[in-house]
Amino acid sequence: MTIDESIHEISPFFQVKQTKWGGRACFSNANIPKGTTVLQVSNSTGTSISYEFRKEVCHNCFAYANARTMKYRLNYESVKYLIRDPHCQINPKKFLGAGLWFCSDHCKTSYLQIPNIIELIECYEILLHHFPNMLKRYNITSEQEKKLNSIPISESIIQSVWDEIENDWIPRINNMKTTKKINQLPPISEDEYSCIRFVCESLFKLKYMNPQCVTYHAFNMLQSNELSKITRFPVLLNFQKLVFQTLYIMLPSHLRKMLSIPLLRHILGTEYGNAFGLWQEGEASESREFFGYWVFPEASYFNHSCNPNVTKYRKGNSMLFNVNKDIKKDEQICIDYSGVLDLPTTKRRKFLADSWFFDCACERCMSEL
Ligand SMILES: C[S@@+](CC[C@H](N)C(=O)[O-])C[C@H]1O[C@@H](n2cnc3c(N)ncnc32)[C@H](O)[C@@H]1O
Repeated sequence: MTIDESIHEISPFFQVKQTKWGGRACFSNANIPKGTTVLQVSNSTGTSISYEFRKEVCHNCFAYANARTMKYRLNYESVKYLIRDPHCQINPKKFLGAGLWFCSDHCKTSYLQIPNIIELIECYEILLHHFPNMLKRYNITSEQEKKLNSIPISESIIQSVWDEIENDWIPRINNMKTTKKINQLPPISEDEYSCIRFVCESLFKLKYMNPQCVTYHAFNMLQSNELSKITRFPVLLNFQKLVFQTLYIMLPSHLRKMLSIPLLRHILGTEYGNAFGLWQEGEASESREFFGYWVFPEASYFNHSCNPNVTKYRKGNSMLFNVNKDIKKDEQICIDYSGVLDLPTTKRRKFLADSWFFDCACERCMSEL
């Protein structure tokens, strides 16, 4: 794994260096006292709120009001002044609100102030228009899913699926008229719907991100877990194909230009090993709701430890990383990925291997083993 100079600028408190046992990791630049925030990030490259929470979570600050639908929804009046492109596919008479809900007028206004946000709203809106029809046609039986999940996976199988899309499917679609293309939108479920929104947001954020900035470099260098994840859940290969096909057909040209197979594979492959859970704030970990996930590239170079020296938590749309015991210079800075630190060694390690695809080599595991 490479380490680019630019990712040294992630935090003044640590540097990213190569380890012998766990790829790259963060090492302290000096002694750091307990209580220090070594990193605070709020520029996620993509957020996915699961379908069941789509109306119950604020899309700006991620507040949640005990399953009540958020009060503020986008209406055409609030977005029309942002529309400058004459080809914009937002229909004033049929505007559905782009699936965006907010806890307050303030959050709605802040969201609309994101530069060029209308481009993302347009994508969400197009998807929302087509989704009911795509969902209606989605009828994968558990038998079919079992079959998809039993395909033996290797790198060359994954590659052959994408080669077929590139060499066969894309040229076929490119030759079709728009109306015929729309008929090729595949059947999808709520899970693909949320993932498509996640990819739209990632493409949008990357489009307007300065290629010299730390987030951009950190994103490009993220470790992909595509092979391990698809090997464990082969059905994901078909899932990714549906996500790509939907995006390729429905994206307006300004974001379609960004979409490529390698970029989609990087966005999804890196999400599998680097995304943070998006949890309800202010509740004990046993009772809080899990809304979805989000990716913060700068915060993705912390390795896991079963005795972590940094605690992560969410504050609105930020993630904070706070030192929970004094750290010495050159010590590795680690967080807990698992939430199962109380489990006995073998069970804890099995959980990490099954859900995060690595054999934990942290100090605690090594000494307990
Ligand atoms: C979020 S990334 C952390 C940064 C990563 N080491 C890198 O080089 O990009 C998670 C990956 O780091 C590695 N990793 C993290 N903690 C580990 C640990 N305790 N033992 C072994 N590998 C670990 C695994 O490959 C895991 O999939």
